[in-house]
Amino acid sequence: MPPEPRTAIATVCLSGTLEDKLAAAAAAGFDGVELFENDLVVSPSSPAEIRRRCAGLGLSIDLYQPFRDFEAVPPRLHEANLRRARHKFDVMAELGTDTVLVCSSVSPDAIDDDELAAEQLYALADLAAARGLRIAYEALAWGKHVNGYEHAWRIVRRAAHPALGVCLDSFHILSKGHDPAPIRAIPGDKIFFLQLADAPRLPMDVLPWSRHHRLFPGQGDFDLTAFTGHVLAAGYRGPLSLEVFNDVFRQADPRPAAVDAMRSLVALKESLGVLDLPSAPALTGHAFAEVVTDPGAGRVLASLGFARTGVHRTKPVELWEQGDARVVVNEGGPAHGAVGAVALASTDPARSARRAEALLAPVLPRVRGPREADLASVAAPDGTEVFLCGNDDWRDDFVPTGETAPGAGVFGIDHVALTQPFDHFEEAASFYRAVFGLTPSPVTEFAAPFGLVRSRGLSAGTVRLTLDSALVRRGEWAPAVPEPQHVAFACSDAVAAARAMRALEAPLLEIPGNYYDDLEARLDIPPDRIAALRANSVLYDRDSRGEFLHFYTAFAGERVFFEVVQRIGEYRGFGVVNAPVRMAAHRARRYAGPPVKTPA
Ligand SMILES: O=C(O)c1ccc(O)c(O)c1
Ligand SMILES: [Mg+2]
Repeated sequence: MPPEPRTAIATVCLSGTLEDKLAAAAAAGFDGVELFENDLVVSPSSPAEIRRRCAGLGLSIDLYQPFRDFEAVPPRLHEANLRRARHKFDVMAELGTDTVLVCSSVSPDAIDDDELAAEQLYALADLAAARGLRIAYEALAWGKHVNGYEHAWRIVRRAAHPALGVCLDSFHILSKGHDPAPIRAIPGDKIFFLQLADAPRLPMDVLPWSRHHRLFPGQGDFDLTAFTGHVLAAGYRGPLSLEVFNDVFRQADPRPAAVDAMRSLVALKESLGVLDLPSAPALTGHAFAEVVTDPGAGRVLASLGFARTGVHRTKPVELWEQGDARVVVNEGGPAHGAVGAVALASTDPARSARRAEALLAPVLPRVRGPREADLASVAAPDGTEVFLCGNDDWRDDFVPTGETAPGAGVFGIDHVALTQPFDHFEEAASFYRAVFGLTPSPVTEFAAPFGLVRSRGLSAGTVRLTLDSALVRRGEWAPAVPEPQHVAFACSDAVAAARAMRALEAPLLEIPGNYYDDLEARLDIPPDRIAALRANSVLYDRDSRGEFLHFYTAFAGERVFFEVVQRIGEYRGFGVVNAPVRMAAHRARRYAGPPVKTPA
C-alpha cells in the first residue's frame, strides 16, 4: 500500500476566531493547517504566539495564503510586490511555515505575458529561497490571464527555480471541466501543495460558485478520488489539504464541522487505497425504528393494524409490530422528539461498528440493564441513534404481551424520513454514505408551502433513508413544529391498506380534489384507478421504472407521523413530487391558521 498522506485543513473552512478553528482542527485529528491571512490579521495573537499554539496542539502550519496579484506586472508594481512579499516572508518566518500560496493575478494591471510572469515569479522564488521558503503558484479558475493548471505549470517550468512549484486545487481544475489526467506528467516534487474541495455542479460563474458552494470531498459531484489519484501518481508526497469556502460551514460550530471534514478525508484515503478500513458489511433491512414522542403514537399504530407485541423490561418503551415492520415507541421522551433511532440489520454488526468508529462516528455508551441486548450504536450528525443489529437478540429486551392484531397489509419498513437541521444536510448524506455504504440519490429541491425544501434519498437494498431540509432558516411565519420526521411502511396494495386502516379509524390525511384533477391532467391514469386514489386520499407518482402509491397519517405526536407506501416495478424514489401536497394537508389539519398578531 502506498504511504498514507498527512492531512491538513485551511482555516477558512471553519467558523470562529483563529483560536476556535485551530482547536477544532486539532481535536478532529488533522496534522496541519493552511493559515489564511485574514484569520491571522484579525487575531490578537502574534505570529510567534500562533506558532506556539499550533505546536502545542500538534498542528503544523503547512501553508500561508493567499498572496495575490503578483505576476506579470509593469516594473514599478513589481518592485512594490517584492516589498510586500518581504513583509509576508517575515511573518512566515515568525510562524515557522515555509510555503506561501501565490494565486494567479486577477488585477487589471496584469499583462498577458508568460515570459514576464516567469521572470517575476523567478525573482520572488529567489527572494524566498534565500530565506528557506517556497512559492506554490495556483491558477485561480477566474485568473485574468492564467486560469488553468497546465498554464500555471508551463510558467513554473519556464521559470525553472527550485523554490517555485505549483499548487493544485481540485475546484479550479474540475469546475472548468479541465482534464486532470495530465497532472501525472508533472514531476511530484514540483507539486508543492494540493488543495481538495468538492462542489455540486451548478450552472453559475466559477467565482461565486467557488466562494459559496464548495463542499468536502464526497459531498458534491466532482470525482475527487480520480483527481487525487492523479496527483499521488505524479509522486506528490505533501498533505491532502481541504480548502472549502462554504456559507453554511462558515456559520456552523467548527468542532463537528472539523470532524465532518476529517471523515471526508478518511473516506477519500480509503477510496484511494492508502488507508485500510473495515469494509461496510451488507445491510439486510430495517430491524426497527424508534419514535420518541408524547403519548399518541401507539394509538395511531394500532389504527394502522399494528399489535403491541412487547413491553421493555426497564424503560417506558413499547414494541409495535405488523409483518416485518417494527416500531419501538418511546412515549417517555421529550415532547418534541421524533425519530430517535434507526436500527439497521447488518450481516456483521461488530464490523459495522468498527467501521463507524474508524470514520469518526461517535460510538454511544451502551446503557444496559442486566438482560439487555448488547447493541452497538453510533450517533448520526443530527443526534439520531443508529443501532446495528445482527439478529433478533434485541427482542429479548421486551416482555411479550401476547397481543395480536388484524393487520392491514403492512409487511415492513420502506424508509425512514430523517428531516435534518439545515446545517447538517451535506454532512448527514456523506455520513450515511461513508459509514454504512448507502448510495445517495441526486439532490432535488421542491417548493413547499412554507419555503423551498432540499431532499435526497439514500439506499442500500431494502434499507432506505430520506433527508429533507428547509433551504433557508425558518422565521416566525413557517410552522412552529421544527422538522417533522416520519416512518414509512411498505404494503403491496395501498388502496386496500388505506381502506382497511380507515375501517380501523386511522387518522389518515385527506388530500384535496385539486391534486387529483392535476394528476389526471399530467399522467393519463385510467378513470377507475384515479377514482380509487381520489376516494382513498392515496397519492401517486411514477417514473420510467415503475409506480409509487402512498398515503399519510396525521401527526401522531408533536413531530412524528407515518406513511404507507406501495412500490410497483423498480420505482426507486420517494414521491417527493407530492411532498408539498402532504405538507399543506398537515398544516390544514393541525392549525386553524397562522398566529394572528394584534396591535399592542
Ligand atoms: O477565492 C479566492 O480568492 C481564493 C484564494 C485562495 C485560494 O487558494 C483559492 O482557491 C481561492
Ligand atoms: Mg485554492
